[in-house]
Amino acid sequence: MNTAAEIELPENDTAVLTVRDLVVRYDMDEASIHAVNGVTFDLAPRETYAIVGESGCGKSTVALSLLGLTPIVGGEIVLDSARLTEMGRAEMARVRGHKIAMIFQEPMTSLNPVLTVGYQLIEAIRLHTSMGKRAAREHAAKMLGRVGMSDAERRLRQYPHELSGGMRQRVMIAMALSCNPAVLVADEPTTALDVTVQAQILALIDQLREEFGTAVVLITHDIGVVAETANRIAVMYAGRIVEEAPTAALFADPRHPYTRGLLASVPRVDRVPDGQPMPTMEGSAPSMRQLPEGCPFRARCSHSTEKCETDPPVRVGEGRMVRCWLYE
Ligand SMILES: Nc1ncnc2c1ncn2[C@@H]1O[C@H](COP(=O)(O)OP(=O)(O)OP(=O)(O)O)[C@@H](O)[C@H]1O
Repeated sequence: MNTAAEIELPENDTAVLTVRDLVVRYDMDEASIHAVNGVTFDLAPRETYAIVGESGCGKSTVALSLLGLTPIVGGEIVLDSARLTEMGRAEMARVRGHKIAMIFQEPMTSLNPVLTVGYQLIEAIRLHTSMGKRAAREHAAKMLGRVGMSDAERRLRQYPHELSGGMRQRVMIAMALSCNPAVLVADEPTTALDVTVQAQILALIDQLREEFGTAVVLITHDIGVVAETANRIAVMYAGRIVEEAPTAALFADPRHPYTRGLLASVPRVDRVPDGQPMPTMEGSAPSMRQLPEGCPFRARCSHSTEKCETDPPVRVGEGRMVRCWLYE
């Protein structure tokens, strides 16, 4: 298992992926949804960077933006020196699956139920490589072995519904890594799975990250899930990163009031006395259709003052970032 200390925090020129001031809006008939409002981060080679936050804060939109699948209206995404945000559709389609790949929460929605696992895996490999059918089949079987699936030849002939949820997610991971991408984006990869299988899939992603030298962007609503595998954590609220820190530092010394609230609501056997209800955060996130001026967390924040009606300053130092008036 890696720890935050093992990986150097990225300098701009060493980052495998750089995201700067990303802005994404979904224009609906009656309103515009401000899903991502200026997200900036760097991803170091072989790093696991987690993005956490509650439902609707824009995590999946960031993930999909990295694959060129959202209406980006501002900012820049650079992958391995290539400016993704300036690419046309055809060029982006070549990058997707080849240099950057994604796995989703529910593999059944990404796998075609009427095609065998082998057919889908072989097609994905052939789409991005010059391999012939036989070589692609051999590579597919090898990939299934690498994601811990025994009897690969039989697995290739099976249909997705014949596999368990955990096995389907392994197939998706095999497919995502089959072209050895520089970055793997995992959007809630374990949310639909049983707890024991969740741990296995997270361990597998971590092991393959090491073996393949892939950097991982791990999206989750559950900060407890990333405690052991992420090198750094970004906490998102209302379309922005409000705090970013190495994992151990974030857990030991959470600075943004929202991060503190999130951590207080993670179950811990050493903290909650028997019979006491878990602390929960009061209130709910603002509508992404109409974000308030200033800090979007201020209505729920016990530290809020008049200052919070204007945009909070960003404080950077010691390898971490916080966006809050408390650290002016
Ligand atoms: N295709 C879309 N069209 C319109 N609005 C969208 C679309 N996708 C997401 N949204 C809206 O954008 C905002 C951010 O959604 P997003 O799915 O990125 O958040 P999330 O943090 O990943 O939440 P969840 O975990 O529930 O998916 C939400 O208000 C959501 O309703």
